[in-house]
Amino acid sequence: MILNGSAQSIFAVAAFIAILLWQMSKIGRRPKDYPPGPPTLPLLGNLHQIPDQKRHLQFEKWAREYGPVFSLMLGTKAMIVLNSDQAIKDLVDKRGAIYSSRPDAYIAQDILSGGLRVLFMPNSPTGVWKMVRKFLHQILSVSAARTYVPYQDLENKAMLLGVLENPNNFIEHLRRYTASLTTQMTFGFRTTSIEDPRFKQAFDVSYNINLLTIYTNSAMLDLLPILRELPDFLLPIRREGKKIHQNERDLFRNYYLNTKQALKNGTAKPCVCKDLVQMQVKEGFTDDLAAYISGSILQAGSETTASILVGFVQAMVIWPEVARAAQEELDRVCEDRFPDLNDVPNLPYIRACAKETLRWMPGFFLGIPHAVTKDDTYLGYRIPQGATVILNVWGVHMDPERHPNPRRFEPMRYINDDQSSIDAANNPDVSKRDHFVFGAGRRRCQGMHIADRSIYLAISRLLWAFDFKRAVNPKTQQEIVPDMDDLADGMMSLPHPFQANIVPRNAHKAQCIRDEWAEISKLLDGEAQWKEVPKGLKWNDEQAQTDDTH
Ligand code: HEM
Repeated sequence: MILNGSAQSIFAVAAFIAILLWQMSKIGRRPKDYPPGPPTLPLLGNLHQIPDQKRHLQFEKWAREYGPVFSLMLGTKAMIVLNSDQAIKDLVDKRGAIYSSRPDAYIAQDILSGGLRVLFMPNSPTGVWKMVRKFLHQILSVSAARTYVPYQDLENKAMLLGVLENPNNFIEHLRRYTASLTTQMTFGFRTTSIEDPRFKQAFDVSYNINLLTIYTNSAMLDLLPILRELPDFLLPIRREGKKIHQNERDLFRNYYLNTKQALKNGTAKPCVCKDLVQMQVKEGFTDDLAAYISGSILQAGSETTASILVGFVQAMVIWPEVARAAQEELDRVCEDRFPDLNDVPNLPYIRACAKETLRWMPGFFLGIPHAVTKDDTYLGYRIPQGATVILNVWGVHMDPERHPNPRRFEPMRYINDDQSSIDAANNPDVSKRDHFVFGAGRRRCQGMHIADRSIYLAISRLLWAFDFKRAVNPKTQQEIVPDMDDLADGMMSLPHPFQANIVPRNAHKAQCIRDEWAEISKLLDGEAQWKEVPKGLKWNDEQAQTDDTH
């Protein structure tokens, strides 16, 4: 039969619509060879089932239902979720060459970070992540981390004094402790007060970023890039994101450019920025990128460690018998003096408390998403190139077979474990790996050697010096037990502020904190900055060489 012209056109349009509908009906559907997962809806896939809040609980449920690996469909994109220590080891560690990129993240990376945040940089052959990674390795390696110990010791003592004098602000003092350590390492100056406006700004910015990155609206913009064409007034998340980025960029530039200038003038203390300025000259990148590299270290190093320590304090308030057992060990080993890093081998219960803190309140409950850069197969399932790969840290840590009675804070699980975080991460027997807080594979946290020490020093000395009592409700006279499930949501979760009654264990210990501070603060000048930086820092002996051509 021969069709006339108009019939042909109608036929062509109908065929086009049919093909389009057929193609669209496949969007959101899970291909048969992918890992299993919850049933999908056309177009959306599983997007509607991922909650904006407490999503780790839903992921934990799915992990129990589908086993070591499940998949979620987000439109045409796949998200592969790894729920066992073995699956994480097999893929992210052992096949690190193809599992170390990051997924597209329009809001998190393009808008909030101007494409510059190290944590979200993809690992592309021409990208800058490899260059930055090498640099991070130099400044955060095991041997470099050792040289920062005098900074950790001093900031820790300042924190103890802060908690002694102003216990209700313990969260702020923990934050200042870790923030000051990183501003000193990175920019060469201490953050001396919890009232410092840049310190407050840095935490506010991070808080907002943390929240915005996980909204379903952010995922919609990755799923349907055409939505990015909408004007800002119809996309409040982008409008808000741009403001936050501007704020953060100004903050990081301010930190970096001041230090760069001070290095040039010879007035800055030796610090990470010295190498960064030299690398900027050699590689010819912008001040904005340099500012974000240094800012990324500041962020990655401070909020993370502080949040973990807030979790620790909460655990001590909920489980006083753990605090008592730890204090018994500390009194036996250290008697009347401050614990320090030399005591690590003799304080197995304190080491175990540190590991249990990281397991029990792991901060990044679902890790930082990885992306796979080549097609792969695992346990007979296809893992498609470009899929987002989630480390279900919460699911592994709360697996009752790996950790019986997992919501209980129980350091005895780790009593015979004397591995550092890096030893545990490298242990070929993955059942001996303590936790997955620092991620895995080539993207794993390079700051873990520093974090281990900051956490150990804080836990041992806080427990040596203070009792963590419960606050009492003045009306009912009942003790207030913090709710361990009351968490601030975001890429990093931590307990919402809670009350604790932190008191020195006795007058001698209170005096000891004051005496230790009086002694160590002799190293500081009138502005509470280091008169001279400690020996051993790799930048100590060299002349600052800077160039401001960028
Ligand atoms: C308890 C404290 C800390 C926690 C929980 C933590 C956690 C993490 C996690 C989950 C990642 C991503 C891992 C992955 O993608 O698999 C990461 C990356 C990173 N961390 Fe940490 N971290 C902590 C402390 C630190 C410290 C003290 C520093 C530096 C001073 C630091 C610097 C970094 C950097 C630079 C990256 C980016 C690595 C990359 O994307 O290539 N972290 N951290």
